[in-house]
Amino acid sequence: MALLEMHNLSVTYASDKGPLKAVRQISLQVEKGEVLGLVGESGSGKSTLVGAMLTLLPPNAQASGQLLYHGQDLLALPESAKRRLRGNGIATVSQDPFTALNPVITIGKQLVAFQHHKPGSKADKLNHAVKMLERVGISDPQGRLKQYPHELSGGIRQRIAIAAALLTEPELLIADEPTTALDATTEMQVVEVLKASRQLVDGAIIFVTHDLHLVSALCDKVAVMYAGEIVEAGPIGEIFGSPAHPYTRALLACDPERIEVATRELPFIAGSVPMPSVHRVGCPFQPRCSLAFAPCGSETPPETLLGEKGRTVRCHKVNADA
Ligand SMILES: Nc1ncnc2c1ncn2[C@@H]1O[C@H](COP(=O)(O)OP(=O)(O)OP(=O)(O)O)[C@@H](O)[C@H]1O
Ligand code: NI
Repeated sequence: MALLEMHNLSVTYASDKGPLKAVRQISLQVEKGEVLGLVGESGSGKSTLVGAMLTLLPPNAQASGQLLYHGQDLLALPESAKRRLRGNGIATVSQDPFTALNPVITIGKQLVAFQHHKPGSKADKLNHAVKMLERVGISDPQGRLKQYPHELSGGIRQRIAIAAALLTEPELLIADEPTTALDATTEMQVVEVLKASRQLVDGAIIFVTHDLHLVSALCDKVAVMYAGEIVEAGPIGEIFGSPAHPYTRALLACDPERIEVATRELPFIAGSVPMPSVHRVGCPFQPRCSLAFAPCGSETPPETLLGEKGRTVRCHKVNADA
């Protein structure tokens, strides 16, 4: 059994403009020990998918399908059980560490509180906190314990948020754009911390990012999202080495050096992600795809397996050429 399994997972938001289907029929597995990167342009549904995994979708969202964690369907759990899982099994690092840290409580007290479901005295937990701060590269950890979040720089705050998540000993760590709010130098340091965190998580990690360099530095597997769907997924080497879907190819089309050094952002692709209206015909990428042909505008491409390593792609052109 995989640690996390999604079967036909969809999420629809109620809005003034009618229902918006932000995540569409996603099927994906995350095994223990795996580090998965989730990439895609803004609005492709990454945070919505993560919200479902964290059982933190807003009230106007309705999820359907299956989202199995250790075989248990998170969508069917009562609120009390969902709360128990957050911070005890499933942990998160978000773009803004202020969401994880309470502004009026010292770092030390908070890092103890993050260990509330673990046995041990307060002194033990403070000890663990200090060790974890050291592991995420924070100098003078003892001194930090007495400080408040606003007294710290963005990079230090984010490292503390990572330390806090790791102190819960998660089996599933989900980081949604953990370095987006940081300047380039601080970002590099936090990336190193995230790399090292692999050794500290006895389970799986999911990184959500726009940054392809970050994915290749941190992940074993990648899932490329487009307009609420996973258009291509599989092992990093295969997908970055020989992208099959025209959207993945477009993402990787820039010189990798340029992606790394200059922008570290997704290259520009003409056109925009379609609105996630409920009714959709054909392939969502068809209006922007130079390879589109007859079936692309009228039939949804089926998910096809490529090779033996669980790689999947949704593209009529790939199927036609196979
Ligand atoms: N609470 C909400 N109510 C209604 N629509 C929403 C809500 N949150 C997100 N959406 C819509 O759902 C779609 C997917 O948004 P989501 O934030 O999941 O994308 P994303 O890939 O995380 O984007 P980004 O890279 O900008 O964070 C978008 O069209 C967005 O406008
Ligand atoms: Ni997002």
